Amino acid sequence: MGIEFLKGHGTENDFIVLPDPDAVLDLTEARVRALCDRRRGLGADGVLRVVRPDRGPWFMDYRNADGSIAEMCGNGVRVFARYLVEAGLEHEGGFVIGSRAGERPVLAHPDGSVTVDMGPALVTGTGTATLGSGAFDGVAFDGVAVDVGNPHLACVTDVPVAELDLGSPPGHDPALFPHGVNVEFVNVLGDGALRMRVHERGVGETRSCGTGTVAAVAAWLHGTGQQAGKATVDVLGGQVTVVVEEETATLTGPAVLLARGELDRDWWNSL
Ligand SMILES: N[C@@H](CCC[C@H](N)C(=O)O)C(=O)O
Repeated sequence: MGIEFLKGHGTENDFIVLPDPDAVLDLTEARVRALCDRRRGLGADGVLRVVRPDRGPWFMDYRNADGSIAEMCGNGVRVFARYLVEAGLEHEGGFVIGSRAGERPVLAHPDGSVTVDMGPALVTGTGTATLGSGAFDGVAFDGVAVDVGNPHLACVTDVPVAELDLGSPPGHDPALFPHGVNVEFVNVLGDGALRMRVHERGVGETRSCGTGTVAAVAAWLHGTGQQAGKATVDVLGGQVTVVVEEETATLTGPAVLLARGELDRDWWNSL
């Protein structure tokens, strides 16, 4: 018998879901990299392993496409929630999902969208992101460091984000981000409407990053002297809504499961 998997996405940030309640799979970096490879594997930005620790809530064991482990994934947790509901492991409505960044209460809506209580978006400082290619090669963009459980540098800029080349990782201050960073470039479209592109740690440019959208809204509010507010964020893969409050932030957006299948065990064992 093969290894069950599902494929899903949240605003086109795509994931392989691996149901593994008892954590018996040996999910090595090499296996994650192969699974996420868009030619020799299934292809995805990351892997969501579904684990059930003793008596605790379902735990999202998140891995980036390069095999690295990250604390949190805002699009992934919505897809994870949708999987739990569709598999009959949780009911539509409110429940809690564990992550390395802590427990995240979610609300799974009847239309398939999910709202996640992301915890506080903490502004921890400022920094710059320097592009390494394209028309803005060598240009440093001012950014706000935001901790959303994982590290972000959100750069609000007047340069249209569509003009940026995010094909290579933006340079950043390693002293500020010793474990790497996700970098967002953000345009303000109007009051309460942002557009964002992102270069994700451990992945590259993705079509959306949920934690990144929370960081983008927190950075925009910070720049306008506000501590709380709401915004829609347009990303390459769609739109999400973010509410930032002093104590916490919420993220609402779609969560789609589109395929289910079995991984060949001989292939898995060969990795
Ligand atoms: N795409 C995710 C973030 C995934 C983790 C990130 N690449 C990191 O290393 O911190 C999201 O939707 O938040």
